[in-house]
Amino acid sequence: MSDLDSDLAAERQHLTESRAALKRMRELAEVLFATGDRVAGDAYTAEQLGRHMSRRMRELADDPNTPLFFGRLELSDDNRFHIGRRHVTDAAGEPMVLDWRAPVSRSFYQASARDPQGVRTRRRFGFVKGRLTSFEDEHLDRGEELGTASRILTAEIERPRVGPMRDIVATIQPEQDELVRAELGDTICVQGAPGTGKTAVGLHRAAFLLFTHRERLRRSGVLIVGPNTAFLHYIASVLPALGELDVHQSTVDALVDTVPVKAVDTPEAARVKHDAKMAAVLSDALWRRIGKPTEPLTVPDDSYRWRIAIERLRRIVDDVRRENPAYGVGRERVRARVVGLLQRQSETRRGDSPSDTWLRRMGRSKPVTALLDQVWPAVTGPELVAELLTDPSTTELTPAEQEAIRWAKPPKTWKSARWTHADAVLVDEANGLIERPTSFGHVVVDEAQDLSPMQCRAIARRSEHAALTVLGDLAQGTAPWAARTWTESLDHLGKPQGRVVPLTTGFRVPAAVLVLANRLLPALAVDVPPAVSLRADGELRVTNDHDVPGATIAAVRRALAIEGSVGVIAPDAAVAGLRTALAEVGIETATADEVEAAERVTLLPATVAKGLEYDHVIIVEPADIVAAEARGLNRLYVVLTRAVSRLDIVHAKALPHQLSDTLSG
Ligand SMILES: Nc1ncnc2c1ncn2[C@@H]1O[C@H](COP(=O)(O)OP(=O)(O)OP(=O)(O)O)[C@@H](O)[C@H]1O
Repeated sequence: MSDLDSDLAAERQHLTESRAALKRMRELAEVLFATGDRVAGDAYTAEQLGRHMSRRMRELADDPNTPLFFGRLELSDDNRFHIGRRHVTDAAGEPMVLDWRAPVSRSFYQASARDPQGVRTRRRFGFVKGRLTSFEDEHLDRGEELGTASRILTAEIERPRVGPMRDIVATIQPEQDELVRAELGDTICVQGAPGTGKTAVGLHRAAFLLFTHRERLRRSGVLIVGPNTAFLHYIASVLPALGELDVHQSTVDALVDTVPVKAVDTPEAARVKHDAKMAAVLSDALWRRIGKPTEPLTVPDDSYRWRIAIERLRRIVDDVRRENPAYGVGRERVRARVVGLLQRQSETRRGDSPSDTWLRRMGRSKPVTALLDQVWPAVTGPELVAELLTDPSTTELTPAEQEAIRWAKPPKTWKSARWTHADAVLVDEANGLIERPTSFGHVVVDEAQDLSPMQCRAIARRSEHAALTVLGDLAQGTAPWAARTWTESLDHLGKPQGRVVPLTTGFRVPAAVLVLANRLLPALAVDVPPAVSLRADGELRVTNDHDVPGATIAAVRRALAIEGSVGVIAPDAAVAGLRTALAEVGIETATADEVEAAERVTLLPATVAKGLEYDHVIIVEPADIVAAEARGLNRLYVVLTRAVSRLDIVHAKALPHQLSDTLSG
């Protein structure tokens, strides 16, 4: 047996033993789970314990297709650690596999020949379907380092994609690791060109923070915000695969699900409603409701009549206003202070303290409620926004802006209003002024360049006491309000001090395709560094054919002859027709939402392609994708950068000149 073979055999043995150890850990958890309610003192403790143990068992689940460890650090002859997705310990509690997030594991990602960090040899393992098949050593102490030339990294990057997104723990790169392991209090904004691993970094940072600050984050929660449900489905299994099951994932629309959305705004109305100045408009409309007391308060109470003078009432309202509470809290604070004064009078006259029932009765008494309704009237978010849209006259909006958002036919009550997505954001803002929402412990925001100032504020409200991981690419901004600079977005997100970090090494898109996409950058009017692809492989084919459906079918057939996922990305208006045309020739297609579909071909509209990737992408009629919206060229840039290995462009109309110049050049 050669040294290599015996090394491989020893590593396989360690894998087998580690799997057995994990099984033992799971069995122990099962026993504890089964006995949990017998040992717990009361029902509540039993339930808590039960929940904890069932989570623990899920965390300890072993997926035979996922390697338990992927690397090894050798510090000295008797100091070696295997690095994997979670801690595994033997019966004596000795570590067999260290979690990749443990402090010791850091040097697996960060050590280099120049700065070995005490590491003699770094070993990476190659796996095929969970079976350990190879390894690759870097003798850092001898100045050896593979970096991105690692065969195992290349194989991982070039592997055909199927199904949902996978974790990248085995191959996180040093500049990505810096971001993943940033402190809990650090807000970072990753400006990453397409395929540089922004989404991967954000998800792994969430996993890292959950590991490092388990209790704190479990209480407050971690939120991931993504652009649409197709994207959320695509990323949904990354965190569970890393043992993190308690993360809340949402689109922005779902986050501000305040009123039923039944209508669509005109582009101008949407623009006005998403503008940051709507925050001031709503705040003014709300606080304008505060009135001045106009008469003393008189509260009859059996044979007594309590009285509070106007001046005293005014002072209460002014004091509370100055304290700047949420509006709803303010109303209750005024009530409490008024009742406090009544209580003092009662104590003086009756000589003893009134009961809680008495205090409650005073607080709800007709005169006190009438006073509150006059000086601090109750209102709900939908009511406030409905009033504004019925009569938007305010100096903060131009007459044209007022007209754009004014309801043509005001509804009888806000309940019957035909709300739009932008209205829901306004209602969320109003709700937030009335009652502040609770803050998550950490929030990851993906595709953040597309958030409007008002959407950013909705996220800011939910991360008041947390740091953010903001991920995006200004060049991929397609919303009418998409950010042109990160400074502005970070301001609206409430984190002006956030650090902007660029990522430029492309792990997805082959060089030939990236060079083509980068040709669009100068036309996109944003200042971002272009990506440089790690991938020299890849194919690009352009087909000019007047029969676009026919040429698309031919391209799909060619794509199906090779392994991997196929994504046909078409102008939104062409999707239905193409689906029928493909079905007629026997090619069934999945929608972007169906990440685990049986069909190998996914047909999707250009507007939902953001964040997704397919081995082979077929883009249908780029000219129509560009013409469909104001930022059509940005959309085309997004669409062009979805391909992992091969890109087909099928067109009848002339290609945008930035592309045709390159292709003919
Ligand atoms: N260090 C890495 N090792 C292996 N694969 C990686 C690494 N970093 C990123 N990738 C892979 O590259 C692809 C792109 O990553 P990801 O989707 O996170 O990029 P992105 O910057 O969010 O892209 P986009 O902005 O285009 O949506 C994914 O398949 C991801 O798994």
